[in-house]
Amino acid sequence: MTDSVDELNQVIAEADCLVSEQQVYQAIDTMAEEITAALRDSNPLLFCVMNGGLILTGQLLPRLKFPVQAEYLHATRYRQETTGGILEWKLRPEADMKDRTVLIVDDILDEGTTLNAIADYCLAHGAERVLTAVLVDKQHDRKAKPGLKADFTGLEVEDRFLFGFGMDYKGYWRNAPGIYAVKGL
Ligand SMILES: O=P(O)(O)OC[C@H]1O[C@H](OP(=O)(O)OP(=O)(O)O)[C@H](O)[C@@H]1O
Ligand SMILES: Nc1nc2[nH]cnc2c(=O)[nH]1
Repeated sequence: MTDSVDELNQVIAEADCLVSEQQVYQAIDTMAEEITAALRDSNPLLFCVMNGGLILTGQLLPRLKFPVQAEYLHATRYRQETTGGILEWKLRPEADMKDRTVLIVDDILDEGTTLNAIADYCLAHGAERVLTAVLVDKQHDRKAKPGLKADFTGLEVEDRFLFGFGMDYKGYWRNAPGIYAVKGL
């Protein structure tokens, strides 16, 4: 059943704000500088991973100081849940990625299953190299491969269920202005 607006307002009122809006923007500024330094001469093809990657992509793109071809794909494995399942492709990338440098942008690397599967797909479809950028890397030892990291990471955040800046709570609060942890999760 859909939570009521009152319940959703209670979720943010009771949540812990782990990273403020200002700290998130500082992290995105730094990520943009790092990505610009690394990729400005690579003519990269950027894929926003919908839905969670939407806000980071929208904030990053105007900060990248080189021409970027921006596209999107849609893969999901959490749906409305707080634990992940099988990755479901809702929209596979359509752009030709043969011999291209691909940059995948998402909100969070949790276990890393999502980014691994997308990177494998891009390499299997001819990408020359695949780099990944995430706003948040959740700190725990359940990564799909030990030590798995994105190439560009904004923030390292503790092992709680997070929402805000693209990350949802039951489909809501992707718009929360900061990174929050749900009470009790
Ligand atoms: O590292 P993992 O454990 O694979 O989890 C990370 C993925 O989980 C979230 O997506 P979700 O499946 O919730 O879909 P959404 O983007 O529509 O929220 C998030 O946006 C990442 O894509
Ligand atoms: N919203 C949200 N999505 C996730 N996907 C993987 N981990 C998380 C998380 O902590 N919050």
